[in-house]
Amino acid sequence: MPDISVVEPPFHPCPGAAPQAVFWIRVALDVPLLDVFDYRSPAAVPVGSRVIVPFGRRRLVGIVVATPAEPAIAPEQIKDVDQVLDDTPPMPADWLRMASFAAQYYQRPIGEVMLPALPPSLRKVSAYQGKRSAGGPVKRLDRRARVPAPIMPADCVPALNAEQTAAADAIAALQGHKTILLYGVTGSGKTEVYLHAAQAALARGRQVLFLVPEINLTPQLEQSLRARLAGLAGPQTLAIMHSGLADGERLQAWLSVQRGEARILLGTRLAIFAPMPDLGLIIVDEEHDTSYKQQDGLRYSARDLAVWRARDRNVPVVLGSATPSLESWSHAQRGHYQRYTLARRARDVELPKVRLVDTRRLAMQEGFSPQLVTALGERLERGEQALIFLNRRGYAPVLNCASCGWVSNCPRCTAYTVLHRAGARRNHLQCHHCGYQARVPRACPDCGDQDLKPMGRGTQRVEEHLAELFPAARIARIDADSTRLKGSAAALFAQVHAGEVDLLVGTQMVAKGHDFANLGLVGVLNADAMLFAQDFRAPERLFAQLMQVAGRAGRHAEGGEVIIQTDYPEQAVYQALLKHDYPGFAQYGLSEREAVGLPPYAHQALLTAEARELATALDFLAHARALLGEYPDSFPTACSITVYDPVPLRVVRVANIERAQLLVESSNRPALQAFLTAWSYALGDIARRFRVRYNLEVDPLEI
Ligand SMILES: Nc1ncnc2c1ncn2[C@@H]1O[C@H](COP(=O)(O)OP(=O)(O)OP(=O)(O)O)[C@@H](O)[C@H]1O
Ligand SMILES: [Zn+2]
Repeated sequence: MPDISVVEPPFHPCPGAAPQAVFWIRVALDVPLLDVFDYRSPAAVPVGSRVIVPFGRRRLVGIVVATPAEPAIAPEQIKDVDQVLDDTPPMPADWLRMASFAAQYYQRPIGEVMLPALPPSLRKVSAYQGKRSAGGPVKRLDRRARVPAPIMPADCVPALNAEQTAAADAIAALQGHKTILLYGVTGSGKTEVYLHAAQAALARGRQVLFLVPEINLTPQLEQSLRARLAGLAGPQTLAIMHSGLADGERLQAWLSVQRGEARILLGTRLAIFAPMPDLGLIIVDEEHDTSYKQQDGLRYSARDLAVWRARDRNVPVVLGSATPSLESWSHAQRGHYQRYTLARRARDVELPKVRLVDTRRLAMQEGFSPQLVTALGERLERGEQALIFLNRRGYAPVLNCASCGWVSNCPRCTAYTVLHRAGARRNHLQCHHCGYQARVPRACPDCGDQDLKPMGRGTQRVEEHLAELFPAARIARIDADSTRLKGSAAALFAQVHAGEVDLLVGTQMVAKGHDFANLGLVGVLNADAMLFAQDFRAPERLFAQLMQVAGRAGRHAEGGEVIIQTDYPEQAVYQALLKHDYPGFAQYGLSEREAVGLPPYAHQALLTAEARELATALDFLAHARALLGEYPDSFPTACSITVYDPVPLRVVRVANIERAQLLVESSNRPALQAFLTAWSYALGDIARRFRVRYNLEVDPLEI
């Protein structure tokens, strides 16, 4: 691998250099295989600059990562750089360091880390060359007048309570790096702590990076930030960044942070890659949320990179949650992170009462127990809102023929097609893995029987049943289907907050961070579905999800209640929920993990292979595994590594591609990293031989 030294100072040409002087630049490109390439330039180009270079028959945008004294290949084979893009300053040294860390840590070529991290228009040749480029995207954008966002007046700002003050003051007083774990029960007022810490950083002239799991779900937070912080320094202070933005919007946000105009960046995981010259504080809200992990391409954890970046920049980072990940919790237990606890709700209310309804011997009606129906009726009578939580969208997860047993399978996946009855295409079957859609057959394709029945239930069916039970109630459904259009999630949540909705049905989308004022009751259907999942993180995820959704009840007024319907009330997850006992659950979970050597007591990587035939994928993985024995010298660390047997994925076929995986584990992180680096060099060759696609994921969340 060619040397890429990203900390090298910018190249200074020696004075009086001959006119035909040549400068070598090493450029990272977003291409597979080799990722850095040498080019020739007639003038010095600082490290971090974006350039357009010829590559094969194409032209590509790349980033200069080094200016070597001598090129890595023969000079006569080296092409000239086509254009140096100087409409933005070179990417700063700390950004290059983070990208190169991510490349090493996640085992990806540096070009595949750096280029995708840029806003699309900064990495497209067509944005710069061609008739309509008009000087490039930055100049085009700068010519347009900006519409400043309106500043809303701040609602009344509560005085912090003692717990909040302790946390906020401690964070504000920090000089240098520290990772703070802000553990605060639901409704304990973590947001106020973030706002105070952010205010202090802004007052010191620093920028704040504020990460949230999903931006469309947090219009409330955006509003508070605008009102409270943007109010301090003008409308351009807050920039927003997420994947739903148009290219121009994304570029504008990026530029305003990079130029230091925006002082706060509120964004989803991709915002971790925004250059922030004055970065002084990073906040990661709901740090346990799996949305922080990117699931394709560079499979990074924005939370983990946030901790790395904060350490690298010597600034504090705050990880906040009512249900921290066991990883973060154990860091705090061991004193690596400093923990602050908000043990009580900020408003003068108790945590909601949790009730387990044992459904084993109950006559259920469309999935509802009599207890839940009664409780819903009472809340409605009192003019309160209620929420039904069900983590399954669609009408029913499968269609079934009662006489022959036919079920609706996806022709391309090892999965059922889900019956949908709402939305543009009424009454159709949909595969949630590959997107396949089909009309609902009039009769059973196997036996011709006309009596096809939906089995089980999703949010649409629950919504339908609620409308029958409570015809006068105003019902809203919030799930991935009802919020597909831009702005529709925000609009639906606004209706709920405005009191225009009585009953809310939703998936995990409704569980996150919302501060509902008038919601008295939360009912949970079908929680057991996650109880016996194979993934060792399933109980942790279930507990977090139930704690979060339970935490939506009774936030502003006393008397909140949570009803969980279950066949297994004695399970540890439910018992801990009864007591709102996160620390107890975490301790139990960690001791179990320690006993069997699972994360955070071990570190993992997952090699996934995709091929037309499962046998090919398994064969590739077996060969990848055998490399260790064949070339012991290449893998000096192999003795501390466990490589498991290749196994098919649970949903083995998706879109006609079959998938298998191989788990690698070690209690020694440096040994694992060294092993993965050596291994990933060898994998490319075997993959080509077997014609499989593969992906190596470090710290996988799902196994
Ligand atoms: N010191 C305070 N006094 C009174 N009310 C407060 C105080 N701090 C926060 N609140 C209010 O308490 C409610 C809950 O706060 P917030 O939404 O920040 O909780 P949270 O910790 O983020 O909860 P969750 O984890 O459930 O999202 C909000 O309505 C907020 O305005
Ligand atoms: Zn499918």
